[in-house]
Amino acid sequence: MANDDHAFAAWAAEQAGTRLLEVRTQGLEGRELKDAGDAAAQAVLAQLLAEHRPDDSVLSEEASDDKSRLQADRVWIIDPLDGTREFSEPPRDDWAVHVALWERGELTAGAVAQPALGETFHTGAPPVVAPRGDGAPRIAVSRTRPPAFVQALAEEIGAELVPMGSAGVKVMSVVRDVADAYVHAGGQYQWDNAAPVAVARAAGLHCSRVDGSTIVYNEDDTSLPDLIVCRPELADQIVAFVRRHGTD
Ligand SMILES: Nc1ncnc2c1ncn2[C@@H]1O[C@H](COP(=O)(O)O)[C@@H](OP(=O)(O)O)[C@H]1O
Ligand SMILES: [Mg+2]
Repeated sequence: MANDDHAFAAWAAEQAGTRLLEVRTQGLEGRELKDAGDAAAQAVLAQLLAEHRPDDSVLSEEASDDKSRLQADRVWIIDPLDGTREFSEPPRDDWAVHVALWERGELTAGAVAQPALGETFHTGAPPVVAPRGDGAPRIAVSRTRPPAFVQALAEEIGAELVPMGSAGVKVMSVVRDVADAYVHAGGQYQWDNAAPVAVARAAGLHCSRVDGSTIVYNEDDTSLPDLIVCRPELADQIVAFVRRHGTD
């Protein structure tokens, strides 16, 4: 653990997940439950990082952006609770804890815990994606704000949409063979997809911006508004669609 960043990422995400499951039993609802979850998971991860990785920088959805990360060699990019809305709607299980490590230009470790599912996906034991079945391709989309262009993409390639909450859960749905692709544009941040992309890459999936370019992390601007995570054989088709039609 002391030197193993993969194991640390998985363990830290699970610790935060255990805390989130406790918060869900406290009788809170709506905004109060969301805020309590965000704060509790942030507190767990901040404490574990301070204790076990004191020399590293941190970029978190739930903390102010310390720009010294731009000069750092190692930056943990974390989303303590992704899918906050779904977390506040028990017994939904489509919410996650994201812990990623960026080192000198690359994501080098990552974990996505889905505590309500009892699963943690991480780069220390990269998931093996099952071979693709015969059916129509399945595209994971936001259950509350599905981008219109993804509907048009689905029609063109004969795919069906699978709605669910949380960016991490949608990326893991491709890893878990619940979907074949996750295609998103219109807004998101580095913490929403860094850990999921680290895990998906380790699992051999295609990960890029919607124009097919490489996703770059630890940029000054925390916005990272679009991405594709999919089985490699679907990537050309999806990128070609976006090049022809855009995402508006
Ligand atoms: N258009 C948008 N602008 C900003 N953030 C967005 C977004 N669409 C999705 N996200 C973020 O991506 C995560 C997954 O959203 P969705 O379930 O709708 O796909 C959520 O993270 P949080 O729950 O951490 O806030 C959400 O805030
Ligand atoms: Mg998020």
